[in-house]
Amino acid sequence: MQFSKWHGLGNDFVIVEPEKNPGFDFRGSAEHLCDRHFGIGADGVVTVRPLGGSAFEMRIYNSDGTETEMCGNATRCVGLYIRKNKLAAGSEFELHTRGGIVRPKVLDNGSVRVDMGEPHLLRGEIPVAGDPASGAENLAIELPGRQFSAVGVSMGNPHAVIFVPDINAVELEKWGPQVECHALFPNKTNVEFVEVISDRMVRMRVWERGCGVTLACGTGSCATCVAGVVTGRTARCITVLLDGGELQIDYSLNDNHVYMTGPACEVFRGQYTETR
Ligand SMILES: N[C@H](CCC[C@H](N)C(=O)O)C(=O)O
Repeated sequence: MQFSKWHGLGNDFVIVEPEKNPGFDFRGSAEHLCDRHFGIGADGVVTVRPLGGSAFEMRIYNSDGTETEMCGNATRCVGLYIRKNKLAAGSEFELHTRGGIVRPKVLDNGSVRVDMGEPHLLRGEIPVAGDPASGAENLAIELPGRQFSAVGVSMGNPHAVIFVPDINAVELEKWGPQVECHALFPNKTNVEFVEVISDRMVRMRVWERGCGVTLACGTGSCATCVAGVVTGRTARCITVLLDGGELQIDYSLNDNHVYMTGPACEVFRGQYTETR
Protein backbone atom coordinates (compact mmCIF):
# COMPACT_ATOMS: atom_id res chain seq x y z
CA MET A 1 0.00 0.00 0.00
CA GLN A 2 1.49 3.31 -1.18
CA PHE A 3 1.38 6.09 1.41
CA SER A 4 2.74 9.55 2.10
CA LYS A 5 3.63 10.71 5.62
CA TRP A 6 2.71 14.32 6.47
CA HIS A 7 2.41 16.51 9.53
CA GLY A 8 0.85 19.81 10.48
CA LEU A 9 2.81 21.26 13.43
CA GLY A 10 3.77 17.75 14.51
CA ASN A 11 0.22 16.33 14.30
CA ASP A 12 1.04 13.59 11.85
CA PHE A 13 -0.85 11.52 9.33
CA VAL A 14 -0.54 8.67 6.87
CA ILE A 15 -2.15 9.98 3.66
CA VAL A 16 -3.39 7.36 1.21
CA GLU A 17 -5.46 7.25 -1.97
CA PRO A 18 -7.92 4.33 -1.92
CA GLU A 19 -8.07 4.29 -5.71
CA LYS A 20 -4.34 3.53 -5.84
CA ASN A 21 -4.69 0.84 -3.18
CA PRO A 22 -7.81 -1.09 -4.19
CA GLY A 23 -9.15 -3.51 -1.59
CA PHE A 24 -7.05 -2.16 1.29
CA ASP A 25 -9.08 -1.93 4.54
CA PHE A 26 -8.06 1.51 5.83
CA ARG A 27 -10.59 1.61 8.67
CA GLY A 28 -9.61 -1.85 9.90
CA SER A 29 -5.89 -1.12 9.55
CA ALA A 30 -5.80 2.44 10.90
CA GLU A 31 -4.85 1.50 14.45
CA HIS A 32 -2.01 -0.73 13.24
CA LEU A 33 -0.78 1.79 10.64
CA CYS A 34 -0.62 4.46 13.36
CA ASP A 35 1.34 2.27 15.77
CA ARG A 36 4.76 3.91 16.20
CA HIS A 37 6.50 0.55 16.75
CA PHE A 38 4.63 -2.05 14.72
CA GLY A 39 3.28 0.19 11.98
CA ILE A 40 4.17 3.41 10.14
CA GLY A 41 3.42 5.63 13.15
CA ALA A 42 1.00 8.56 13.11
CA ASP A 43 -1.86 10.32 14.92
CA GLY A 44 -4.22 9.33 12.12
CA VAL A 45 -4.86 7.89 8.66
CA VAL A 46 -6.37 10.17 6.02
CA THR A 47 -7.86 8.91 2.74
CA VAL A 48 -8.17 11.21 -0.28
CA ARG A 49 -10.46 10.35 -3.21
CA PRO A 50 -11.05 12.59 -6.27
CA LEU A 51 -14.66 13.66 -6.86
CA GLY A 52 -13.92 15.59 -10.05
CA GLY A 53 -12.35 19.00 -10.65
CA SER A 54 -11.04 20.54 -7.43
CA ALA A 55 -13.35 18.43 -5.21
CA PHE A 56 -12.09 15.53 -3.15
CA GLU A 57 -13.49 13.24 -0.47
CA MET A 58 -11.41 13.21 2.71
CA ARG A 59 -11.96 10.68 5.50
CA ILE A 60 -10.05 10.64 8.77
CA TYR A 61 -9.31 7.76 11.15
CA ASN A 62 -7.83 8.37 14.60
CA SER A 63 -4.94 6.29 15.92
CA ASP A 64 -7.41 4.21 17.96
CA GLY A 65 -9.14 3.22 14.72
CA THR A 66 -12.25 5.37 15.21
CA GLU A 67 -13.42 7.56 12.35
CA THR A 68 -13.88 11.28 12.99
CA GLU A 69 -15.83 13.94 11.14
CA MET A 70 -13.07 16.53 10.72
CA CYS A 71 -9.36 17.22 11.15
CA GLY A 72 -7.96 20.71 10.69
CA ASN A 73 -4.27 19.90 10.47
CA ALA A 74 -5.03 17.18 7.93
CA THR A 75 -6.90 19.66 5.69
CA ARG A 76 -3.68 21.68 5.31
CA CYS A 77 -1.65 18.53 4.60
CA VAL A 78 -4.21 17.31 2.03
CA GLY A 79 -4.33 20.72 0.34
CA LEU A 80 -0.58 20.65 -0.19
CA TYR A 81 -0.70 16.94 -1.11
CA ILE A 82 -3.20 17.64 -3.91
CA ARG A 83 -1.13 20.54 -5.18
CA LYS A 84 2.23 18.70 -4.95
CA ASN A 85 0.88 15.63 -6.75
CA LYS A 86 -1.01 17.72 -9.32
CA LEU A 87 -4.28 15.92 -8.57
CA ALA A 88 -6.14 19.10 -9.54
CA ALA A 89 -5.38 22.43 -11.17
CA GLY A 90 -5.02 25.63 -9.20
CA SER A 91 -4.37 26.15 -5.49
CA GLU A 92 -7.87 26.08 -3.98
CA PHE A 93 -9.66 22.80 -3.29
CA GLU A 94 -12.89 21.50 -1.80
CA LEU A 95 -12.68 18.69 0.74
CA HIS A 96 -15.90 16.78 1.40
CA THR A 97 -15.79 15.24 4.86
CA ARG A 98 -18.29 13.67 7.26
CA GLY A 99 -18.22 17.00 9.10
CA GLY A 100 -19.00 19.12 6.04
CA ILE A 101 -17.09 20.81 3.23
CA VAL A 102 -13.88 22.70 3.98
CA ARG A 103 -11.77 24.67 1.52
CA PRO A 104 -7.95 24.76 1.71
CA LYS A 105 -6.04 27.33 -0.32
CA VAL A 106 -2.29 26.92 -0.82
CA LEU A 107 -0.67 30.35 -0.39
CA ASP A 108 2.35 31.67 -2.30
CA ASN A 109 4.51 31.29 0.82
CA GLY A 110 3.70 27.56 1.00
CA SER A 111 1.41 27.77 4.01
CA VAL A 112 -2.25 26.87 3.74
CA ARG A 113 -5.35 28.91 4.65
CA VAL A 114 -8.45 26.79 5.21
CA ASP A 115 -12.07 27.90 5.33
CA MET A 116 -13.20 25.55 8.10
CA GLY A 117 -16.83 26.58 7.80
CA GLU A 118 -19.23 27.62 10.55
CA PRO A 119 -18.82 26.59 14.20
CA HIS A 120 -21.71 25.47 16.36
CA LEU A 121 -21.91 25.86 20.11
CA LEU A 122 -22.77 22.68 21.97
CA ARG A 123 -24.30 21.95 25.35
CA GLY A 124 -22.80 18.50 25.56
CA GLU A 125 -24.08 17.14 22.27
CA ILE A 126 -26.95 19.60 22.03
CA PRO A 127 -26.61 22.58 19.68
CA VAL A 128 -27.18 25.86 21.54
CA ALA A 129 -29.89 27.92 19.90
CA GLY A 130 -30.10 31.70 19.91
CA ASP A 131 -27.38 34.19 20.74
CA PRO A 132 -24.09 32.29 20.97
CA ALA A 133 -22.82 34.61 23.67
CA SER A 134 -25.70 33.82 26.01
CA GLY A 135 -24.53 31.30 28.57
CA ALA A 136 -21.71 30.23 26.33
CA GLU A 137 -19.61 28.78 29.17
CA ASN A 138 -22.36 26.27 29.67
CA LEU A 139 -20.79 22.94 30.36
CA ALA A 140 -20.21 22.11 34.02
CA ILE A 141 -18.01 19.02 33.90
CA GLU A 142 -18.01 17.30 37.30
CA LEU A 143 -15.07 14.93 37.81
CA PRO A 144 -13.92 13.12 40.96
CA GLY A 145 -12.13 15.82 42.94
CA ARG A 146 -12.35 18.48 40.26
CA GLN A 147 -14.91 20.50 38.29
CA PHE A 148 -14.27 22.26 35.00
CA SER A 149 -16.41 24.82 33.22
CA ALA A 150 -16.16 24.36 29.46
CA VAL A 151 -17.43 25.86 26.26
CA GLY A 152 -18.76 23.23 23.88
CA VAL A 153 -17.94 23.96 20.23
CA SER A 154 -18.38 21.81 17.14
CA MET A 155 -16.16 22.27 14.09
CA GLY A 156 -17.78 19.18 12.60
CA ASN A 157 -16.14 17.30 15.46
CA PRO A 158 -16.80 18.06 19.15
CA HIS A 159 -14.58 20.15 21.43
CA ALA A 160 -14.71 21.03 25.12
CA VAL A 161 -12.70 24.25 25.55
CA ILE A 162 -11.57 24.89 29.14
CA PHE A 163 -9.96 28.20 30.09
CA VAL A 164 -7.39 27.96 32.89
CA PRO A 165 -5.16 30.55 34.64
CA ASP A 166 -1.96 28.51 34.22
CA ILE A 167 -1.73 25.88 31.49
CA ASN A 168 1.50 24.48 32.95
CA ALA A 169 -0.42 23.52 36.09
CA VAL A 170 -2.87 21.33 34.12
CA GLU A 171 -2.27 17.57 34.35
CA LEU A 172 -3.37 16.93 30.75
CA GLU A 173 -2.87 13.15 30.83
CA LYS A 174 -4.96 12.95 34.03
CA TRP A 175 -7.91 15.20 33.20
CA GLY A 176 -7.94 14.89 29.39
CA PRO A 177 -9.25 11.32 29.20
CA GLN A 178 -11.78 11.92 31.98
CA VAL A 179 -13.28 14.88 30.12
CA GLU A 180 -13.05 13.06 26.75
CA CYS A 181 -15.22 10.23 28.06
CA HIS A 182 -17.56 12.29 30.30
CA ALA A 183 -21.26 11.38 30.13
CA LEU A 184 -21.98 14.83 28.62
CA PHE A 185 -20.35 13.53 25.42
CA PRO A 186 -21.94 10.24 24.30
CA ASN A 187 -19.60 10.29 21.28
CA LYS A 188 -16.66 11.51 23.40
CA THR A 189 -14.98 14.87 22.80
CA ASN A 190 -11.68 16.56 22.11
CA VAL A 191 -10.44 18.56 25.11
CA GLU A 192 -8.57 21.88 24.90
CA PHE A 193 -7.02 23.58 27.95
CA VAL A 194 -6.37 27.25 27.19
CA GLU A 195 -4.41 30.00 28.92
CA VAL A 196 -5.19 33.47 27.59
CA ILE A 197 -1.95 35.47 27.11
CA SER A 198 -3.62 38.48 25.51
CA ASP A 199 -6.82 39.15 23.59
CA ARG A 200 -4.89 38.15 20.45
CA MET A 201 -2.78 35.25 21.70
CA VAL A 202 -3.53 32.08 23.66
CA ARG A 203 -1.54 29.01 24.68
CA MET A 204 -3.45 25.76 24.12
CA ARG A 205 -2.72 22.11 24.87
CA VAL A 206 -4.98 19.34 23.62
CA TRP A 207 -6.12 15.88 24.58
CA GLU A 208 -7.60 14.55 21.36
CA ARG A 209 -10.50 12.13 21.15
CA GLY A 210 -9.21 8.80 19.89
CA CYS A 211 -5.55 9.90 20.00
CA GLY A 212 -4.55 11.34 23.37
CA VAL A 213 -2.07 14.21 23.65
CA THR A 214 -1.04 15.56 20.23
CA LEU A 215 1.36 18.40 19.38
CA ALA A 216 -1.34 20.40 17.64
CA CYS A 217 -5.06 20.36 16.85
CA GLY A 218 -6.44 22.48 14.01
CA THR A 219 -10.13 22.11 14.78
CA GLY A 220 -9.28 22.54 18.46
CA SER A 221 -7.56 25.84 17.67
CA CYS A 222 -10.63 26.97 15.73
CA ALA A 223 -12.90 25.93 18.62
CA THR A 224 -10.60 27.78 21.03
CA CYS A 225 -10.95 31.01 19.03
CA VAL A 226 -14.74 30.70 18.89
CA ALA A 227 -14.89 30.02 22.64
CA GLY A 228 -12.63 33.01 23.30
CA VAL A 229 -14.89 35.28 21.26
CA VAL A 230 -18.24 34.14 22.70
CA THR A 231 -16.93 34.42 26.28
CA GLY A 232 -15.41 37.84 25.62
CA ARG A 233 -11.84 36.70 26.27
CA THR A 234 -10.26 37.19 22.84
CA ALA A 235 -10.50 39.09 19.60
CA ARG A 236 -11.74 37.35 16.44
CA CYS A 237 -8.21 37.06 14.97
CA ILE A 238 -5.80 35.24 17.28
CA THR A 239 -2.54 33.31 17.34
CA VAL A 240 -2.81 29.91 19.02
CA LEU A 241 0.47 28.72 20.53
CA LEU A 242 0.58 24.90 20.50
CA ASP A 243 3.23 22.41 21.59
CA GLY A 244 4.10 21.93 17.90
CA GLY A 245 3.98 25.55 16.72
CA GLU A 246 1.54 28.37 15.91
CA LEU A 247 -1.73 28.66 14.01
CA GLN A 248 -3.46 31.87 12.95
CA ILE A 249 -7.22 31.68 13.44
CA ASP A 250 -9.79 34.18 12.16
CA TYR A 251 -13.42 33.82 13.27
CA SER A 252 -14.89 36.02 10.55
CA LEU A 253 -17.66 38.49 11.35
CA ASN A 254 -18.54 38.62 7.62
CA ASP A 255 -19.63 35.03 7.08
CA ASN A 256 -19.38 33.44 10.57
CA HIS A 257 -16.81 31.06 9.11
CA VAL A 258 -13.57 30.15 10.89
CA TYR A 259 -10.33 30.46 8.86
CA MET A 260 -7.17 28.64 9.89
CA THR A 261 -3.72 29.41 8.45
CA GLY A 262 -0.59 27.40 9.05
CA PRO A 263 2.07 25.07 7.63
CA ALA A 264 2.05 21.45 6.48
CA CYS A 265 4.96 19.22 5.54
CA GLU A 266 5.56 15.96 3.70
CA VAL A 267 8.17 13.94 5.61
CA PHE A 268 8.48 10.81 3.44
CA ARG A 269 6.69 8.43 1.09
CA GLY A 270 6.66 4.67 1.37
CA GLN A 271 5.29 1.28 0.55
CA TYR A 272 3.50 -0.51 3.41
CA THR A 273 4.09 -4.21 2.80
CA GLU A 274 2.80 -6.04 5.86
CA THR A 275 0.14 -8.54 4.94
CA ARG A 276 -2.32 -8.73 7.87
N1 LIG B 1 -9.13 13.37 17.15
C1 LIG B 1 -10.07 14.28 16.49
C2 LIG B 1 -9.77 14.37 14.98
C3 LIG B 1 -8.43 15.04 14.68
C4 LIG B 1 -8.49 16.52 15.01
C5 LIG B 1 -7.14 17.25 15.01
N2 LIG B 1 -5.99 16.45 14.73
C6 LIG B 1 -7.19 18.48 14.11
O1 LIG B 1 -6.13 18.88 13.58
O2 LIG B 1 -8.29 19.06 13.98
C7 LIG B 1 -11.52 13.78 16.69
O3 LIG B 1 -11.72 12.59 16.99
O4 LIG B 1 -12.42 14.62 16.51
